Amino acid sequence: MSTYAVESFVSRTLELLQEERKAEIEETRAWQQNLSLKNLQQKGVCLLKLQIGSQRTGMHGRLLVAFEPRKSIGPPVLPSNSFGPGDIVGLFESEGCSQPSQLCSGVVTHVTQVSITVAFDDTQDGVSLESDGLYNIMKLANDVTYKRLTRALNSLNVYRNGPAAHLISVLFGTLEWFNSGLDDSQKEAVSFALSQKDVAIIHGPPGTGKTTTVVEVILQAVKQGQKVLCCAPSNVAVDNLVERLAKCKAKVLRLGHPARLLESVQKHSLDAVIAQSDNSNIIADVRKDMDKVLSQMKKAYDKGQRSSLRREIGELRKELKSREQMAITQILKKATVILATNTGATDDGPLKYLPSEHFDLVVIDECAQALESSCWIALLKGHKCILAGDYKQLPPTIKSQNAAAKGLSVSLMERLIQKYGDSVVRMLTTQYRMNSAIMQWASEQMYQGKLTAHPSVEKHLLRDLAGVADLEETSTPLLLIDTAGCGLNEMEDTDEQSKGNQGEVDIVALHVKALAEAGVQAKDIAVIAPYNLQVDLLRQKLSNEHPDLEIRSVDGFQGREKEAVLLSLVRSNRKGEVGFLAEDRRLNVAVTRARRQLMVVCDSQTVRNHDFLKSLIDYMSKHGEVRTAFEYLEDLVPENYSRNHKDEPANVKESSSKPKVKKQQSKTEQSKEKNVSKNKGERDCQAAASDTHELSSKTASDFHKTKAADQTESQMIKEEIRQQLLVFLGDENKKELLFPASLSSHERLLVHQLSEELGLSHVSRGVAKQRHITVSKQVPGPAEPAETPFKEPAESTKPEIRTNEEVLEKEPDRHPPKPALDFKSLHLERMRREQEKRAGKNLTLLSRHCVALFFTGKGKMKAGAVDVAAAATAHDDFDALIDAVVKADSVCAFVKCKASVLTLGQLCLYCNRQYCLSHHIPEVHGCGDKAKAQARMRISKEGVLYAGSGQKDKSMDPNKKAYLQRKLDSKLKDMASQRKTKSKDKEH
Ligand SMILES: Nc1ncnc2c1ncn2[C@@H]1O[C@H](COP(=O)(O)OP(=O)(O)OP(=O)(O)O)[C@@H](O)[C@H]1O
Ligand SMILES: [Zn+2]
Ligand SMILES: [Zn+2]
Repeated sequence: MSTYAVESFVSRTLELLQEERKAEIEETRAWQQNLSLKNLQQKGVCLLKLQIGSQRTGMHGRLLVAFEPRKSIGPPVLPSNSFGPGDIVGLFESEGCSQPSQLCSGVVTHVTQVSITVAFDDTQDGVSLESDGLYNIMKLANDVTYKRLTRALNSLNVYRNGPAAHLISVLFGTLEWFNSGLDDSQKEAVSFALSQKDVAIIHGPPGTGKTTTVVEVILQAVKQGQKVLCCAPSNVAVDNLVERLAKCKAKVLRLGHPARLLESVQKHSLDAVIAQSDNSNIIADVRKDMDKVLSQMKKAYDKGQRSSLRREIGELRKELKSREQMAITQILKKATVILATNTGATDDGPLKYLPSEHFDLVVIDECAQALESSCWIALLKGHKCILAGDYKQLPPTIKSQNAAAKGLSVSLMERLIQKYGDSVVRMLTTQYRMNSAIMQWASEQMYQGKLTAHPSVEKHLLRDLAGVADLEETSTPLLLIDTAGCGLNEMEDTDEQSKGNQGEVDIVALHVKALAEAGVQAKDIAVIAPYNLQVDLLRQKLSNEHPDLEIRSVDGFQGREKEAVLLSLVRSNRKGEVGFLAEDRRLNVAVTRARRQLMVVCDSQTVRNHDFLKSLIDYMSKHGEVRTAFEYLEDLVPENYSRNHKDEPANVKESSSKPKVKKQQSKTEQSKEKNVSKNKGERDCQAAASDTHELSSKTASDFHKTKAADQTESQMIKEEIRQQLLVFLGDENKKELLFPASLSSHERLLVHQLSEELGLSHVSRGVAKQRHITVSKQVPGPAEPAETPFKEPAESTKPEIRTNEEVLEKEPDRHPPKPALDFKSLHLERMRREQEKRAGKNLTLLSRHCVALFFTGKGKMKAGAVDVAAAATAHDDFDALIDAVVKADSVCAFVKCKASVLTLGQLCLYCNRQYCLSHHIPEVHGCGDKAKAQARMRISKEGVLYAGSGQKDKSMDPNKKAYLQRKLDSKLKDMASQRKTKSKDKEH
């Protein structure tokens, strides 16, 4: 087993020791030659003129002689010296200063201030000392130690398979890793844990591969011949370990009720193993015998016969019990790793059959989430423990606040770290989950800035996922949507003391929609909130439409991860109360669930009252993208204006006590009441402006100040904008009016609304902070880049109800002074006629409708959803789409799919077939590899050129195409449902 590391250590150390030995000998020789005895005594290596105090025989017949200073000279104290037990000394007759001759040598056994005792090997030297003589004792160079050191090193060099074999590999860092992919911090933690005598803590921050590390530790311990008991507080965590250990061929045994185990784990359960053991037949036989006797007993009427049968049953019962015990004990002893939940490791269970010294090592995973007392169930069974977990995440749930406050929630891990500090801990520092932008805040706030993101995740974004379009929405790891000043107040469920926030629900829903449209799958998205009421509200809003979307409380999502995590912080109130958001570990858990994107919606005004929350807001403001919720409200506002009331989803129970979603109220009523849910109709910007929120955040503009004063300010600004627009309208020389990027989003909204009113064309350009509006008197031509007309057809801003036909007929009226149709419109018109020829009338209407939408309705995309390039290419893409439609076969080429591809089919460039919206993505119908290869080629060819140039080739990214189509899809769906709502309204 000798390795290079050991060999080189040994040969180098031997050399050095030899050098040291030489120096020692040289020094002794030089002293003896050059120094007088007196000088030697001053150096402490010689004691002169001693007399014998006592003599006796010690162990092994050695002669023990105590030497003392001569009594006649001064006080009887030895001069200071360097003699100590084990030193080899020479004994000399003290005859003045002449050349002394050595009488014999011995070993010092004891030194005090007044005497030095030396053991002489009586048998060897035949020493006999005159009790009245005077002696000198001199230290001799001692090669015993040297010899021992040398021997140990040589043994180390050739050591094989002994009990220290594993220790050698640990201490020389030459462990043969079961998992060779471990990173440095993981290896360090494994070595540390193995070499600690009593306790080692593996601190695993989110995503750092704690379980991977624990598995390696266990495998190494098993290789050393140790018996391991491995526990975790939850069945899920234990099963996870069982699966991974079993994969590495460890002999694992899982205790616990089979019904609670994962299916894949059941074959490792005690019951399953017993059933397969040799003993199982015998046990079955005994059972059969018992049944036989029992049935005999039923038939037996004779008293004597019955009692003998009863005795027989008693015997059989005993036998059964002992055989079962034996079988269990055998199985338990054979297993190298026994796994159970903390409480499952109880002595009431099978473990009682094992001797108390059975386990060498107890490992507890997720230790920071276990009550310390539950850890002791397992800990009492081993000599040594290794604890793994992250005490910076949430501790075990404890119902009694009092008990928690008094320390019940302090985990063993936390307590040990407080007591022993870093000396018992190794932290894993490479994390494999989060984009580094998501990681950094938690790293700094919770983990002393020690985390680094593994290169495989460091820069990963949603857009890198298969099938996801490259949009602004999918290119940012951090997105903060700030509702400050928007009046999206929290509400309370008085029964449960829980909190909700309908406004945040709506904003989350918009972001989910945006992500879904961008191609992010619902199963890759989690929506989390700290409050159960909010979780309920979110589910009501989102679960029907996205069954795969995970919507959970923060606490319930601990230990999990998703590509995108949308976090609603809920709290929004004038008092700045943050309630149990104030638990830092809860926020840490929430933030660190996200792999590629963390979106936080919150009222920064409220939450920044708490330092830790504020640090997150500040961090996200600095390193992420920030939007004010107004940008999202822009999307909601038209609907809200248009109808008095939009029906909540049917599954809202009005009468039930929770959640209390209040229906439409008058503004006065509403202002009287606190903590009342605002429904959509009230959640417009006017409401926001009249809200009594204190404002100072940079995310909300100065404009959204407080109360009535600000409402007039709002009016003034509106007037000012109107004046500017009117002046522009009157000036024949001016073709364009530019509103700068410094406008707040609310002001932008006003510009759009007023332009619309005045029949001007209004276009947003640029994204995020560069966003500005160009108002012009003409409809931009096809060559015009980067246009994003603000609103969809005014349909939704007007309350009256119309049929499809009406919509189409009235369409032109709502964009009054638009000049003649441009090329695209002509093209579309031609398209429409073509389609009418082919398809039924309804279909045509639909398609025409969506064409119109596509053309005028990009305002929705504007809400931060689409980057300039995407908007610029929208037209080209649409042409491509249309071309494909013209060529279309009528049915999707995907096996068994009957969907028509006349209107919205899509040609796959790789296989040259036409597919419906659900199947056109190359990955879906089997051209994924070709598409990827193509994408790689393109990226390597022109990747750099793409950035910001806005001009892509016509064969655009299939993901983006898909995105545009989904956009269309969802728009159509929206419109359909709006129409439904309207016709319902009409009925009332
Ligand atoms: N050394 C490594 N190299 C590459 N990937 C790793 C490494 N260690 C862990 N991972 C990956 O990181 C992820 C989390 O690892 P693991 O399951 O061991 O951690 P966990 O204990 O479940 O999670 P956490 O660290 O959040 O507690 C897994 O996808 C795993 O494959
Ligand atoms: Zn194809
Ligand atoms: Zn299809």
